[in-house]
Amino acid sequence: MHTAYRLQGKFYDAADDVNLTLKRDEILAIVGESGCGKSTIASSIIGLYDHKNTKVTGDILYNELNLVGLNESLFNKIRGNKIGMIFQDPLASLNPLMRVGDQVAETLYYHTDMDEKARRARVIDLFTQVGMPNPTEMYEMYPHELSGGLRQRVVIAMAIACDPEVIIADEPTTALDVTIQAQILDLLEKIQQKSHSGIILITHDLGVVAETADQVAVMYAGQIVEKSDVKTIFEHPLHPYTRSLLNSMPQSDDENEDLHVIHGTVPSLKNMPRTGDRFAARIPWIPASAHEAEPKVHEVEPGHWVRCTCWKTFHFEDDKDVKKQEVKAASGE
Ligand SMILES: Nc1ncnc2c1ncn2[C@@H]1O[C@H](COP(=O)(O)OP(=O)(O)OP(=O)(O)O)[C@@H](O)[C@H]1O
Repeated sequence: MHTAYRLQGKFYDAADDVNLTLKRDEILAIVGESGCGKSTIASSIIGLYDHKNTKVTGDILYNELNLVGLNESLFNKIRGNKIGMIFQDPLASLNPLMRVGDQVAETLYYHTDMDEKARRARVIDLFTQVGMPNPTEMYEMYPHELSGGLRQRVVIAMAIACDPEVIIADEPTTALDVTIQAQILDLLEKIQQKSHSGIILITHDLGVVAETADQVAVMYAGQIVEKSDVKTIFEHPLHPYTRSLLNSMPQSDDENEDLHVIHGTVPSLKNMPRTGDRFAARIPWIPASAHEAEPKVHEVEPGHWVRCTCWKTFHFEDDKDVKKQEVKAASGE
């Protein structure tokens, strides 16, 4: 899949050659810094983008059905029904003027033939499932009367109302405080186990990935640079970007712990390099010869994919052992 946005009359790929598979009973995390293209993947799958200024090409297969170019009336049958979506900001997903119970019931109205009484009972059942206290009372509330965590539970209830096969959760806990974050992630896992759906979890937080994911795709500057099962990503990361992200993660509660800082920032869409290894500029101590001119995705062991072969010689700038070896090699010792 490729997704390009139009900027001043020209299209630029924000998701470039993305190839992912989501299976039933699986949580696939897409992780990367802000601006890497994670939300672009979500909006492309769900078909929610400005069609005039966004071009999605390639294939997005939901079972056998290609969602790319699918007509809107067919898409409306799938969106919210077979594919549920949870966004970062629950307030933006909810209508401030409508009772939250009615908003969830509306999804059922569009996608099922339940009558009003059955819809109401189903909403109360959903509110119970997502852990809302006093679900009958909650039905009557307006979004502003609920806490951020409760609003996100309403959004989750809406996303799972029709028992979707796929749930896309884009930074579902970023707007919430830490204790509520853990509860919401726990809830997502429970839902996945109960419904056997597949979940795409978009996050910039490796802690969230470690807690919840089965499979992980690491995204940098519009491309997937590494993908594997979660254990392999944490125990045997290969791509320099994955290793840098992991190294910048606190390992302990020690406030004095030295954290690795990744040089530079994710390039803007217009300034994104379109050839070579896109991460090369942020690891300038690695010689250009380590990078492929046109980085390909390589399967280094079954199920473990890495873009570019630069991982073979990658080391951190302050890796003293490697530095010593380089000095020795240069002096001919
Ligand atoms: N509608 C748009 N038009 C033009 N450029 C866009 C549009 N949406 C996103 N972009 C650009 O595409 C790139 C990828 O953005 P995207 O939001 O997908 O990244 P992200 O990894 O999800 O980041 P974040 O976590 O900040 O949302 C960024 O450079 C962003 O500025």
